Amino acid sequence: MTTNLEAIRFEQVHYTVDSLHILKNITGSFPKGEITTLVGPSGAGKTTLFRLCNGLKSPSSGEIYIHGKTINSYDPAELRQNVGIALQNATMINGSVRKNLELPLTLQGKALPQKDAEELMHVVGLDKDFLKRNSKDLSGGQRQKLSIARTLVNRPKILLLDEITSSLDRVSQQDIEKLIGQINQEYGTTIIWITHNLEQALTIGKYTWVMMNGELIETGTSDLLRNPENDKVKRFVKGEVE
Ligand SMILES: Nc1ncnc2c1ncn2[C@@H]1O[C@H](COP(=O)(O)OP(=O)(O)OP(=O)(O)O)[C@@H](O)[C@H]1O
Repeated sequence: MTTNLEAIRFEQVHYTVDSLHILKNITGSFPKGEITTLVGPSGAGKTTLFRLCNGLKSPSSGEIYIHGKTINSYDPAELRQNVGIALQNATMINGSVRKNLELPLTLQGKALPQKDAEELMHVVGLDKDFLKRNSKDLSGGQRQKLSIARTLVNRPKILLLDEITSSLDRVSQQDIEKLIGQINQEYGTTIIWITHNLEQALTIGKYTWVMMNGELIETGTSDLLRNPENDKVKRFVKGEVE
C-alpha cells in the first residue's frame, strides 16, 4: 500500500548480482517533501539503492513505487523528471559551465534558454558570469553547485544526493547544506541524501534510514542516530562498524 505522502516506496526489494545478495528485502518509504538521510557503513548498498530509484538498475524481485506508481510504468524521460541524482565527483565535459549545465537537455536534443540558465545559476548561488567560464577552472564547491544546478535542469521532484559534500572543505559543505535546505523549502523537493557524516545527517535530515550489509536496519526521525536503541545502529554510531 502506498500513500500520497510517500515519494518513493520499496516493497520487499531484493537485488542480486550473480550470487551476491546486495540488497535484501528492503521495505520502507521516503516521505514526500522532506529531507531523509541514508547512512550506513561502506558497502551497505546505499548507492545501489539509489541506482534502483532512478532506473539505472532494476530489482531482482520486489516493487518500487515513485509517487504511488510502479517505477516500470514511467518512461525514461518521465522518470528523469521525477528523480534526479547528483554524485560525489560530478563528471564535467570539456567546455564552458553553460555547456555542462545544459547537458541533460542537449542529450534530449533540446537547448536551455539563457534566462533559465541564469535562473538556475542564481538558485545555486553562482553568478551568471560563471556561465562563460571554463568548467575546469571551478573550485570543488562551485563544481558541486554546478552539478546540483545541472540536476535541477529537469526540475526533479525527488533529488538523490550521493556523498556530495564529502570532498569539500567545511565552509563549502555548509554552503551546500544551506542550498539543499532552500531547494527543499522553496520547491518542496523530496531530498534523499547519502552521507558518511553523522553530524551532517543530524543537522540536515528530518528522517533517516540506516542500512547495513544490504539490509534496512532502522528508519525513523534523525534523533534515532543520537539515541539509538537498536544494537547494530549503536555500534555503527559509535564507529565500531566502518
Ligand atoms: N555490479 C556489481 N557487481 C558486484 N558487486 C557489486 C555490484 N554493485 C555493487 N556491488 C557490491 O555491493 C555492495 C554494495 O555497494 P554500494 O556501492 O551500493 O554500497 P554503499 O553503501 O554505497 O558503499 P559506500 O558507502 O562505500 O559508497 C558492495 O559490496 C559492492 O562491492
